[in-house]
Amino acid sequence: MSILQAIELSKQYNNVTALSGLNISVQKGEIFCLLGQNGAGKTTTINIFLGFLKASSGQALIKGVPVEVNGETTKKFTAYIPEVVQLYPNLTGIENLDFFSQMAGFRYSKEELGMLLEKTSLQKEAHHKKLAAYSKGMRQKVAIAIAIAKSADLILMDEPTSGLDPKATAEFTRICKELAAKGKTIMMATHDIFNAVNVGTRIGIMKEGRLVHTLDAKSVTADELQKIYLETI
Ligand SMILES: Nc1ncnc2c1ncn2[C@@H]1O[C@H](COP(=O)(O)OP(=O)(O)OP(=O)(O)O)[C@@H](O)[C@H]1O
Repeated sequence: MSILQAIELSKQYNNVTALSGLNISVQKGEIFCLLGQNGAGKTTTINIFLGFLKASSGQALIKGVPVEVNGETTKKFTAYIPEVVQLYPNLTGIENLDFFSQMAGFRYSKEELGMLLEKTSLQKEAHHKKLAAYSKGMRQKVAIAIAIAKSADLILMDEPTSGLDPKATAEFTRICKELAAKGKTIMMATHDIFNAVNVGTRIGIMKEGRLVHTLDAKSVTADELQKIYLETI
Protein backbone atom coordinates (compact mmCIF):
# COMPACT_ATOMS: atom_id res chain seq x y z
CA MET A 1 0.00 0.00 0.00
CA SER A 2 1.20 3.51 -0.78
CA ILE A 3 1.85 5.69 2.24
CA LEU A 4 1.04 8.79 0.20
CA GLN A 5 -1.01 8.81 -2.97
CA ALA A 6 -2.40 11.56 -5.15
CA ILE A 7 -4.95 10.44 -7.71
CA GLU A 8 -5.88 12.94 -10.42
CA LEU A 9 -5.49 15.72 -7.86
CA SER A 10 -6.47 19.18 -9.08
CA LYS A 11 -6.54 22.57 -7.41
CA GLN A 12 -7.84 25.85 -8.72
CA TYR A 13 -7.31 29.14 -6.91
CA ASN A 14 -10.02 31.29 -8.52
CA ASN A 15 -8.74 31.32 -12.10
CA VAL A 16 -5.23 29.96 -11.39
CA THR A 17 -4.72 26.24 -11.95
CA ALA A 18 -2.14 25.07 -9.39
CA LEU A 19 -2.63 21.30 -9.79
CA SER A 20 -3.97 19.63 -12.87
CA GLY A 21 -4.52 15.88 -12.55
CA LEU A 22 -1.52 15.14 -10.33
CA ASN A 23 -0.70 11.46 -9.76
CA ILE A 24 1.94 10.47 -7.19
CA SER A 25 2.49 7.30 -5.25
CA VAL A 26 5.09 7.13 -2.47
CA GLN A 27 5.90 3.82 -0.76
CA LYS A 28 7.02 3.08 2.80
CA GLY A 29 10.66 3.94 3.43
CA GLU A 30 11.00 6.19 0.39
CA ILE A 31 12.41 9.69 0.37
CA PHE A 32 10.56 11.25 -2.53
CA CYS A 33 11.96 14.61 -3.67
CA LEU A 34 9.65 16.89 -5.60
CA LEU A 35 11.46 19.26 -7.94
CA GLY A 36 9.84 21.92 -10.07
CA GLN A 37 10.00 25.57 -10.99
CA ASN A 38 8.45 28.26 -8.82
CA GLY A 39 4.70 27.88 -9.18
CA ALA A 40 4.82 24.21 -10.32
CA GLY A 41 2.48 23.24 -7.47
CA LYS A 42 4.80 21.61 -4.91
CA THR A 43 3.63 23.59 -1.87
CA THR A 44 0.00 23.27 -2.93
CA THR A 45 0.45 19.49 -3.03
CA ILE A 46 1.99 19.41 0.45
CA ASN A 47 -0.69 21.71 1.85
CA ILE A 48 -3.47 19.47 0.53
CA PHE A 49 -1.88 16.42 2.19
CA LEU A 50 -1.55 18.39 5.44
CA GLY A 51 -5.23 19.27 5.28
CA PHE A 52 -4.43 23.01 5.09
CA LEU A 53 -6.04 23.26 1.64
CA LYS A 54 -8.97 21.56 -0.04
CA ALA A 55 -8.42 19.98 -3.46
CA SER A 56 -10.82 21.02 -6.21
CA SER A 57 -11.06 17.41 -7.41
CA GLY A 58 -9.25 14.10 -7.19
CA GLN A 59 -8.04 12.25 -4.13
CA ALA A 60 -5.25 12.71 -1.58
CA LEU A 61 -4.70 9.53 0.44
CA ILE A 62 -2.39 8.90 3.39
CA LYS A 63 -2.07 5.19 4.20
CA GLY A 64 -5.14 4.71 2.03
CA VAL A 65 -7.21 7.16 4.10
CA PRO A 66 -8.65 10.20 2.28
CA VAL A 67 -7.28 13.39 3.83
CA GLU A 68 -10.46 15.37 3.25
CA VAL A 69 -12.81 12.88 4.83
CA ASN A 70 -10.61 11.71 7.71
CA GLY A 71 -8.35 14.67 8.40
CA GLU A 72 -8.07 13.93 12.11
CA THR A 73 -6.79 10.42 11.37
CA THR A 74 -4.39 11.40 8.61
CA LYS A 75 -2.94 14.21 10.77
CA LYS A 76 -1.94 11.59 13.35
CA PHE A 77 0.13 9.77 10.73
CA THR A 78 1.81 12.92 9.46
CA ALA A 79 4.45 15.42 10.57
CA TYR A 80 5.45 18.59 8.80
CA ILE A 81 8.80 20.35 8.50
CA PRO A 82 8.22 23.75 6.86
CA GLU A 83 10.89 25.91 5.27
CA VAL A 84 10.92 28.08 8.36
CA VAL A 85 10.16 26.13 11.50
CA GLN A 86 7.81 28.19 13.67
CA LEU A 87 7.87 27.01 17.23
CA TYR A 88 7.52 28.96 20.48
CA PRO A 89 10.53 31.33 20.68
CA ASN A 90 10.22 31.80 24.45
CA LEU A 91 10.22 28.10 25.20
CA THR A 92 13.40 26.02 25.19
CA GLY A 93 14.00 23.20 22.72
CA ILE A 94 12.97 20.61 25.28
CA GLU A 95 9.88 22.62 26.32
CA ASN A 96 8.77 22.99 22.69
CA LEU A 97 9.25 19.26 22.14
CA ASP A 98 7.28 18.49 25.31
CA PHE A 99 4.46 20.86 24.33
CA PHE A 100 4.04 19.58 20.77
CA SER A 101 4.37 15.94 21.82
CA GLN A 102 1.57 16.43 24.34
CA MET A 103 -0.55 18.16 21.70
CA ALA A 104 -0.17 14.99 19.63
CA GLY A 105 -1.18 12.87 22.62
CA PHE A 106 2.28 11.69 23.73
CA ARG A 107 3.78 12.30 27.17
CA TYR A 108 7.51 11.78 27.70
CA SER A 109 9.76 12.12 30.74
CA LYS A 110 12.45 14.84 30.75
CA GLU A 111 15.02 12.12 30.10
CA GLU A 112 13.11 10.75 27.10
CA LEU A 113 12.68 14.25 25.67
CA GLY A 114 16.44 14.79 25.95
CA MET A 115 17.05 11.47 24.19
CA LEU A 116 14.70 12.44 21.37
CA LEU A 117 16.63 15.68 20.84
CA GLU A 118 19.90 13.78 20.97
CA LYS A 119 18.69 11.52 18.15
CA THR A 120 18.70 14.61 15.93
CA SER A 121 22.21 15.45 17.19
CA LEU A 122 21.11 18.77 18.65
CA GLN A 123 23.95 19.78 20.98
CA LYS A 124 23.12 19.02 24.61
CA GLU A 125 23.87 22.55 25.76
CA ALA A 126 21.13 23.85 23.42
CA HIS A 127 18.34 21.70 24.87
CA HIS A 128 17.61 24.24 27.61
CA LYS A 129 18.11 27.38 25.54
CA LYS A 130 15.17 29.38 24.23
CA LEU A 131 14.26 28.77 20.59
CA ALA A 132 14.75 32.46 19.89
CA ALA A 133 18.50 31.81 20.14
CA TYR A 134 18.46 28.82 17.76
CA SER A 135 19.77 28.77 14.19
CA LYS A 136 17.58 27.49 11.35
CA GLY A 137 19.30 24.09 11.44
CA MET A 138 18.77 23.80 15.19
CA ARG A 139 15.07 24.65 14.87
CA GLN A 140 14.72 22.00 12.22
CA LYS A 141 16.21 19.44 14.55
CA VAL A 142 13.52 20.23 17.12
CA ALA A 143 10.87 19.82 14.39
CA ILE A 144 12.40 16.45 13.46
CA ALA A 145 12.39 15.43 17.13
CA ILE A 146 8.67 16.34 17.26
CA ALA A 147 8.05 14.16 14.18
CA ILE A 148 9.86 11.25 15.86
CA ALA A 149 8.07 11.90 19.17
CA LYS A 150 4.64 11.77 17.55
CA SER A 151 5.65 8.58 15.79
CA ALA A 152 4.61 9.98 12.41
CA ASP A 153 4.82 7.48 9.56
CA LEU A 154 4.90 10.22 6.94
CA ILE A 155 7.00 13.39 7.13
CA LEU A 156 6.25 16.18 4.66
CA MET A 157 8.94 18.79 4.15
CA ASP A 158 8.86 22.03 2.20
CA GLU A 159 12.31 23.21 1.07
CA PRO A 160 13.95 21.92 4.25
CA THR A 161 17.55 22.60 3.18
CA SER A 162 17.12 26.13 1.86
CA GLY A 163 19.40 28.38 3.88
CA LEU A 164 21.21 25.53 5.63
CA ASP A 165 25.00 25.52 5.48
CA PRO A 166 26.67 22.48 3.85
CA LYS A 167 27.43 20.79 7.18
CA ALA A 168 23.86 21.25 8.43
CA THR A 169 22.55 19.97 5.07
CA ALA A 170 24.75 16.88 5.32
CA GLU A 171 23.54 16.28 8.88
CA PHE A 172 19.94 16.76 7.79
CA THR A 173 20.48 14.26 4.95
CA ARG A 174 21.89 11.72 7.37
CA ILE A 175 18.90 12.07 9.70
CA CYS A 176 16.42 11.71 6.80
CA LYS A 177 18.16 8.54 5.66
CA GLU A 178 18.12 7.12 9.19
CA LEU A 179 14.40 7.82 9.48
CA ALA A 180 13.70 6.18 6.11
CA ALA A 181 15.81 3.14 7.09
CA LYS A 182 13.52 2.81 10.13
CA GLY A 183 10.47 2.70 7.84
CA LYS A 184 9.42 6.35 7.89
CA THR A 185 8.34 7.85 4.59
CA ILE A 186 9.42 11.32 3.53
CA MET A 187 8.20 13.56 0.75
CA MET A 188 10.07 16.85 0.35
CA ALA A 189 9.70 19.76 -2.02
CA THR A 190 13.11 21.13 -2.91
CA HIS A 191 14.99 23.29 -5.41
CA ASP A 192 18.27 21.69 -4.49
CA ILE A 193 19.20 19.22 -7.25
CA PHE A 194 22.39 18.11 -5.51
CA ASN A 195 20.49 17.42 -2.31
CA ALA A 196 17.71 15.59 -4.17
CA VAL A 197 20.25 13.16 -5.65
CA ASN A 198 21.98 12.79 -2.29
CA VAL A 199 19.01 12.29 0.00
CA GLY A 200 16.27 11.03 -2.31
CA THR A 201 15.35 7.50 -3.24
CA ARG A 202 13.10 8.81 -6.03
CA ILE A 203 12.83 12.18 -7.64
CA GLY A 204 9.72 13.60 -9.24
CA ILE A 205 9.74 16.63 -11.52
CA MET A 206 6.56 18.72 -11.49
CA LYS A 207 5.47 21.04 -14.24
CA GLU A 208 2.27 23.06 -14.34
CA GLY A 209 0.60 21.03 -11.62
CA ARG A 210 1.49 17.57 -12.92
CA LEU A 211 4.22 15.05 -12.28
CA VAL A 212 5.96 14.86 -15.64
CA HIS A 213 9.07 12.82 -14.83
CA THR A 214 10.03 10.32 -12.13
CA LEU A 215 13.56 9.02 -11.65
CA ASP A 216 15.33 6.57 -9.43
CA ALA A 217 17.82 8.76 -7.52
CA LYS A 218 20.52 6.07 -7.70
CA SER A 219 20.37 6.08 -11.49
CA VAL A 220 21.41 9.73 -11.98
CA THR A 221 24.22 12.08 -11.06
CA ALA A 222 23.45 15.68 -10.07
CA ASP A 223 24.72 16.85 -13.48
CA GLU A 224 22.46 14.39 -15.31
CA LEU A 225 19.50 15.36 -13.17
CA GLN A 226 20.12 19.04 -13.82
CA LYS A 227 20.14 18.36 -17.56
CA ILE A 228 16.91 16.33 -17.38
CA TYR A 229 15.33 19.00 -15.18
CA LEU A 230 16.19 21.83 -17.54
CA GLU A 231 14.92 19.86 -20.54
CA THR A 232 11.70 19.00 -18.70
CA ILE A 233 10.56 22.27 -17.22
N1 LIG B 1 -3.36 31.35 -2.13
C1 LIG B 1 -3.20 31.39 -3.46
N2 LIG B 1 -4.04 32.14 -4.23
C2 LIG B 1 -3.90 32.16 -5.57
N3 LIG B 1 -2.97 31.48 -6.25
C3 LIG B 1 -2.10 30.75 -5.54
C4 LIG B 1 -2.17 30.66 -4.11
N4 LIG B 1 -1.19 29.83 -3.67
C5 LIG B 1 -0.52 29.42 -4.78
N5 LIG B 1 -1.07 29.97 -5.90
C6 LIG B 1 -0.64 29.73 -7.27
O1 LIG B 1 -0.66 28.33 -7.51
C7 LIG B 1 0.43 27.94 -8.31
C8 LIG B 1 1.25 26.88 -7.58
O2 LIG B 1 1.87 27.48 -6.46
P1 LIG B 1 2.75 26.63 -5.39
O3 LIG B 1 3.07 27.55 -4.27
O4 LIG B 1 2.06 25.36 -5.07
O5 LIG B 1 4.06 26.31 -6.26
P2 LIG B 1 5.49 25.80 -5.79
O6 LIG B 1 5.90 24.76 -6.77
O7 LIG B 1 5.47 25.42 -4.37
O8 LIG B 1 6.37 27.09 -5.99
P3 LIG B 1 7.68 27.60 -5.19
O9 LIG B 1 8.81 26.76 -5.70
O10 LIG B 1 7.79 29.03 -5.60
O11 LIG B 1 7.44 27.44 -3.72
C9 LIG B 1 1.20 29.22 -8.64
O12 LIG B 1 0.74 29.69 -9.87
C10 LIG B 1 0.80 30.15 -7.52
O13 LIG B 1 0.86 31.50 -7.94
